[in-house]
Amino acid sequence: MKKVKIVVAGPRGRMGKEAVELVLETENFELAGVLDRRNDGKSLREAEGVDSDALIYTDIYKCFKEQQPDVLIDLTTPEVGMEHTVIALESGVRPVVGTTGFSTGDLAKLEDLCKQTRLGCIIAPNFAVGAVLMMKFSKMAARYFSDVEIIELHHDQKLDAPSGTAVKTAEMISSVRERKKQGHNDEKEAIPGARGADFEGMHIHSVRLPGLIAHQQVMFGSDGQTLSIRHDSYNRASFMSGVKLAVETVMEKDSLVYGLENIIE
Ligand SMILES: NC(=O)c1ccc[n+]([C@@H]2O[C@H](COP(=O)([O-])OP(=O)(O)OC[C@H]3O[C@@H](n4cnc5c(N)ncnc54)[C@H](O)[C@@H]3O)[C@@H](O)[C@H]2O)c1
Ligand SMILES: O=C(O)C1=N[C@H](C(=O)O)CCC1
Repeated sequence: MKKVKIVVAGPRGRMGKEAVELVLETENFELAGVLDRRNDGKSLREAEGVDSDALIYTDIYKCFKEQQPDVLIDLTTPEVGMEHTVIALESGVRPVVGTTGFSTGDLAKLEDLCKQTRLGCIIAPNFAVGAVLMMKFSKMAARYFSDVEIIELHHDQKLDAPSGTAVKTAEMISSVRERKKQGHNDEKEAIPGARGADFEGMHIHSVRLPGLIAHQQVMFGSDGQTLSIRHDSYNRASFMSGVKLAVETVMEKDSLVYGLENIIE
């Protein structure tokens, strides 16, 4: 069986390190190279002490030209991730993107690019299977509860707020719920931001604290009852089976897939 040749962008990051390990330990995956901001031309072994002779590139075009990968796994920052994803599609490389913070405009652009190139691209705000189920269950519950607040909690090194998972959850809920302004009609914030971000009348609260990894509680309320659906990732290994599934699946796709719920039965 032909191995899937993979480039990982952001290999020194919290997620990137795990993704490099995943690629190295998966039998039908091959680490073709990594994209980083430093150590151009060195091997991962030389620069980072990783048990791999894969080369580090700072130039994505050079990397793709020399290595001809099948898949790019991007785990960087929103701006860099978008740039990498566009270049990958234009270069015939299928992106698997864990990087969060893409705008709806970015997603529309990538959808068009996938159509033009007929290449698959998977953008997954959350690779943890439990988080995908939390989002699906929240969508189910929203048919019965029209009032909901999303509380997402992450480590304090996170750049984007609200989290990609919270935005995706809100989008999935709003696909089955009428727009509704929640809370009292006359409510006022004595301190700006007290009620959180407003997504079609739904409120999203972002907590950032050291000690946390990635957590979310979706809380529904109606007369005399509440329902809370919660997911917790306690380490970044929790995301890796989703990354593996996305890499395997993207090879069979010819369009944009936004959210792992679309590929998990
Ligand atoms: N989808 C998921 O399941 C999931 C899970 C965790 C994190 N994330 C997202 O993944 C992204 C990375 O998260 P993290 O915690 O690993 O962040 P991190 O800050 O630890 O890692 C990001 C890495 O990107 C590198 N980088 C920045 N610019 C670069 C460039 N031009 N070329 C190559 N590398 C570059 C940085 O050097 C850094 O090592 C974030 O957007 C985060 O929200 C997604
Ligand atoms: O650590 C992060 O950053 C995470 N980001 C994702 C998001 O924005 O939803 C999910 C998991 C961890």
